[in-house]
Amino acid sequence: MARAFLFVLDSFGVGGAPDAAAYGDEGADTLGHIAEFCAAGAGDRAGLRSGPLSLPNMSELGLMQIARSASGQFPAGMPVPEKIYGIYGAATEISRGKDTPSGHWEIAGTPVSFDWGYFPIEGDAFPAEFIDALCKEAGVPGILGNCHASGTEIIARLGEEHIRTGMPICYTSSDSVFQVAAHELHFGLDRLLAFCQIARRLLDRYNIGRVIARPFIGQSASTFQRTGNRRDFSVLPPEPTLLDRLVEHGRRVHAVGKIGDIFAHQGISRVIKANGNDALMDASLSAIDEAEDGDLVFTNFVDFDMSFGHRRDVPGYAAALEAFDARLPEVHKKLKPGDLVVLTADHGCDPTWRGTDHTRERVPVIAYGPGIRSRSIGVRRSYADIGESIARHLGIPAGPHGRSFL
Ligand SMILES: O=P(O)(O)O[C@H]1O[C@H](CO)[C@@H](O)[C@H]1O
Ligand SMILES: [Mn+2]
Ligand SMILES: [Mn+2]
Repeated sequence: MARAFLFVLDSFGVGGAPDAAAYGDEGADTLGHIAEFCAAGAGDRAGLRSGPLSLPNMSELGLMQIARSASGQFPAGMPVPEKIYGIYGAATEISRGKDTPSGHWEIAGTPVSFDWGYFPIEGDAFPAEFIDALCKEAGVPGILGNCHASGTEIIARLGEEHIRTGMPICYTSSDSVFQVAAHELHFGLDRLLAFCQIARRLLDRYNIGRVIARPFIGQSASTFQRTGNRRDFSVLPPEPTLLDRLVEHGRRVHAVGKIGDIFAHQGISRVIKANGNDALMDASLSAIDEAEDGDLVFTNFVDFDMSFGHRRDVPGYAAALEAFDARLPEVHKKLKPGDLVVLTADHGCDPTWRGTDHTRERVPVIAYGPGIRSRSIGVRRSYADIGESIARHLGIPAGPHGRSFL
């Protein structure tokens, strides 16, 4: 028997997606551009970090070779180790959409072949009949926002009016999302979650992937802050995923962080919530201690995306990568024969790119563990190869999409 630990570094793309132009993202490269900025001194921030990007542990696991295979060049200013430990490659996304659920479902062997619903950029983002029905059922006087926005910018702009009027702030992005920001105390967290659940039901016919509750605290534009009580209400994956298949075979899936929400709680045995990458790593290490033969520990490290990618914060993203990398030896120390660690990402969110949305990119695929022979697996044609490799490693039957690289 065996165990698998799957860590998704949310938005850690490596560029090179062949269909990037269709998403307006030709040339986007999260790792490549962060490295380039850091090498040029544009990744420095006093008290946080300085100098070229330094990821020694992921580099020894093949990250530099991965970047070159995905996007054509080694990241700037980063040494290329000669000896690589582990399996390394990149993967191209075949799902339609560069959002978190599409990426995670495809990683778990279930690509998204249908088109999600999206909201228009010009004019009101949301259909009036939907907003009318939502406000009526939820008993709120109306909504604020009704546009595409960055979540931190819109609460600074409309948060005070929201407190005054009791109208939730509703906004979207280039993803298939309906997001609702409301004050945790003035509006109330439970009311916000109830509002989102109504919206979830009403939006099913619009094919919207996720409704996201974005609670915040603070009293004025300069002190508003989002809290860790974010909740995502996702539609169900279109087919059973690796997670469902594992649970069906009597295995346990330990879902750390957002994973439970991303999979609409399907195929999840145990949810472990944690806030921030460090706490997520702590929770993952404890889950590794508890995982039994045949189990999967599946963690989403959300800070890369939520706190730095969407915020277009290069030094912040670089520092978060360096902090993650520095903790990998703690994972290495816990590994037993039969264990497999996989590091990957769900899409890009290039912090040097225009706008604040995700970017269509390839993702890194690193797989290692005791006794696993180091080799290149090239550029995989779908993220689904990751899920199928884990299925093979854990000894369950292969699914219909993707091919194992093990
Ligand atoms: O700007 P914030 O609120 O962080 O929103 C971002 O988070 C959403 C979910 O990942 C994305 O679609 C993007 O809109
Ligand atoms: Mn994501
Ligand atoms: Mn995101």
